Amino acid sequence: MSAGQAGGDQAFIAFIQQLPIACILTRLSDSAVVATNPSFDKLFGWPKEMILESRTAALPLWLSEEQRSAFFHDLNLMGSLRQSQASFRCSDGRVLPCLVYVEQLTVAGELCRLSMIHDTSDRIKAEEALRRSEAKFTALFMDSPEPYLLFDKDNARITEINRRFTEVFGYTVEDAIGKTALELGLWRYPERRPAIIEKLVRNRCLRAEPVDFVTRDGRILNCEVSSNFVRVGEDRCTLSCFKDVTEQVTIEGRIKHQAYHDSLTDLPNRLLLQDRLQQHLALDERHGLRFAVLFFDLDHFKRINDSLGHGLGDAVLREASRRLCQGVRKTDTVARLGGDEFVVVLAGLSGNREQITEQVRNHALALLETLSAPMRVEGHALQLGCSIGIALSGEHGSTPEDLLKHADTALYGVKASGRNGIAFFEPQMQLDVSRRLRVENDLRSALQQSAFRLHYQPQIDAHQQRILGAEALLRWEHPEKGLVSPGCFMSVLEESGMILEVGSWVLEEACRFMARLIKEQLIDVGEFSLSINISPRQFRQSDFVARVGAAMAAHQIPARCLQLEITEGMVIHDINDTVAKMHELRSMGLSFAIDDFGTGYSSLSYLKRLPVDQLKIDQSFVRDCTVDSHDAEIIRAIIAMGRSLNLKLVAEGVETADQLDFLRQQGCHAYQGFLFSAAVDDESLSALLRRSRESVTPPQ
Ligand SMILES: Nc1nc2c(ncn2[C@@H]2O[C@H](COP(=O)(O)O[C@H]3[C@@H](O)[C@H](n4cnc5c(=O)[nH]c(N)nc54)O[C@@H]3COP(=O)(O)O)[C@@H](O)[C@H]2O)c(=O)[nH]1
Repeated sequence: MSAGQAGGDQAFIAFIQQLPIACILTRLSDSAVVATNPSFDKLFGWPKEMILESRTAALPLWLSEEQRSAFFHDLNLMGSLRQSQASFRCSDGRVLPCLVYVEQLTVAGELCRLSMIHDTSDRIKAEEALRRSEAKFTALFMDSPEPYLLFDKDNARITEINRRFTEVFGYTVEDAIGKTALELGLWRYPERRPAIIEKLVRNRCLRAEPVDFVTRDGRILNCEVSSNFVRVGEDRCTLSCFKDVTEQVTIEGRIKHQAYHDSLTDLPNRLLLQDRLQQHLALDERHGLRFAVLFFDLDHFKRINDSLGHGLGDAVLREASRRLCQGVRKTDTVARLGGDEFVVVLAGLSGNREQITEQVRNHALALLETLSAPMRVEGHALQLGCSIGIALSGEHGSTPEDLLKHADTALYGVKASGRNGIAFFEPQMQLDVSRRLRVENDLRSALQQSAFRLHYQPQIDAHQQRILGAEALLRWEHPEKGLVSPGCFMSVLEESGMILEVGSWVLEEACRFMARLIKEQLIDVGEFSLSINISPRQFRQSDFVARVGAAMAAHQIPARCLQLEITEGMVIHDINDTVAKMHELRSMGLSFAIDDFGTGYSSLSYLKRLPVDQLKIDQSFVRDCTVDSHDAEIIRAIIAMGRSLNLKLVAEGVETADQLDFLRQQGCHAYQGFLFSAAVDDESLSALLRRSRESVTPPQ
């Protein structure tokens, strides 16, 4: 509607009545209101009679006289108004922000003004809400305790960074705005970017996605990235939060490392080894490759621990681990399973069965040599022996468990055949292990059920025809097999550690029997001694001396009635400790015999260091001494050696009169063997002693 004749007065008034916009018509001549329309009445709520014919200056719409003057000043100046902002009061007191259009026109021949008023309070409210929301977003974004970036959704360029981002990553607004994260050098692994963006687009968000970034000064940050698509004003953006979880990741990494590595050597432990074996099994099948599992056990490592202390033992294990790592390729694995057990996985083997076996054998022998090379640890010169059991993938097992078990079984095979060597798994070995396990279990039951017995083999003085002592020999009273000799189970007792308990029982039982012989006056104290076999492990017990003392005291037997039999091998391994213990026991009154003499390291130089009283000539030389000149020579040499050191001599395993004659001719008059008597139970020995009080005559 423009200024001019509003044709047909009533028609015009009727026309404005229908308009949805609030209208008020005033006469210019006296400023009186001519008409309002329903939209006006509804918007402001004033009664029509208060408005119609009122002067515009008196209308209740105005907020103040100043407002009204300013409004009319503008209107009079311009004659009309377009989108002029003004606020008007409603009948209920509310003040509405409005946009006002004022046109001048002639109605019924009179110059009038038509004011059309548009309530803008909703729009202003919406704008206000938007402003508040933007302010809130800005505050949240800027002041967030986590680093935030805002990217342009279309070109991935950074449009905003928050304060925390600058603090954590070191980049300023000037550095970052307008660049992509890639251009800024944020990505540690830029190759991961396409996959992560693809995930964001696919899921329309990222939730705590682990990504590594690089800060401005080159530090690596482990972050969790969460991203969303957002609208900021008209712009479509990607809002990303980079939560720095480096500390958490470091701690988690440390915990994970500890869970999968051995704390002493930092080598992979059993868990990680199994994982690697599983990976090899899966990958090698695909690539037609094979691998070998080498199970290592350091021979007699326990002796190092027991004699030189655990600190030195640990240092030896670290040195062994270093040598093993040096002897393999990067793709191989060296793991420690605990104690002195290591496993090496030789990976990526190719070729036919023979070639692979040869390759592995050579590598295993090289590692054996490396480990056996002399080492100096904390001032001690040491040399390790080691045994290696080997299992090949595809041939000796198809699971990590089977391969480890079979390599372990092969290791057992090496140990059983004398240690310090290598062996590939063979199915027969499994049977040997099962048999050994059965024996071990049976021995445990025997121990619980007191099924061990002591038998005694007399030792004879052929010169004076009398029993000068006896050797206590262990027997196992088996429920089905009857009396079983120690040759069938001694190694199991020794390796399982049960020998400590059994050895203590032997000591106790021998002392008890000795006390009985003294009480029954079957022997003369000082004329008879009872020999007890002491195993290497038993002798190495730190409280061994005290145990012997306690057993003698408990049965009140004089120490000179007891002789301890030890072997050469036992002495040689830690001669200082052995000699010290022997001196202690000897000072208590006990005597020592070297058992199986001649089968070990027999040398004058080490023999003269030992506080021994007797050498026992091993039965393997006695057996053929009358027919084999070598055995005869060895016996002569042992007797000469014993004489020169002023030691007593006893020959073992004398079965024939010819053997006894030969020994007598060489000057050895003391013997034990089937010629006189096998080992017998306590009652039988008592009977023999009773009879020998008269005379001792070997059967002819
Ligand atoms: N630590 C401990 N070791 C022990 C104990 N008891 C025995 N042993 C050791 O076991 C080995 C085998 O002993 P055993 O089967 O009893 O054999 C002994 C004799 O029975 C046997 N012997 C004796 N005379 C003869 C003979 O004329 N011929 C022949 N073929 N064998 C004979 O010799 C064994 C005695 O040997 P040794 O001990 O070397 O004197 C044995 O090595 C024992 O040491 C124990 O309690 N603890």
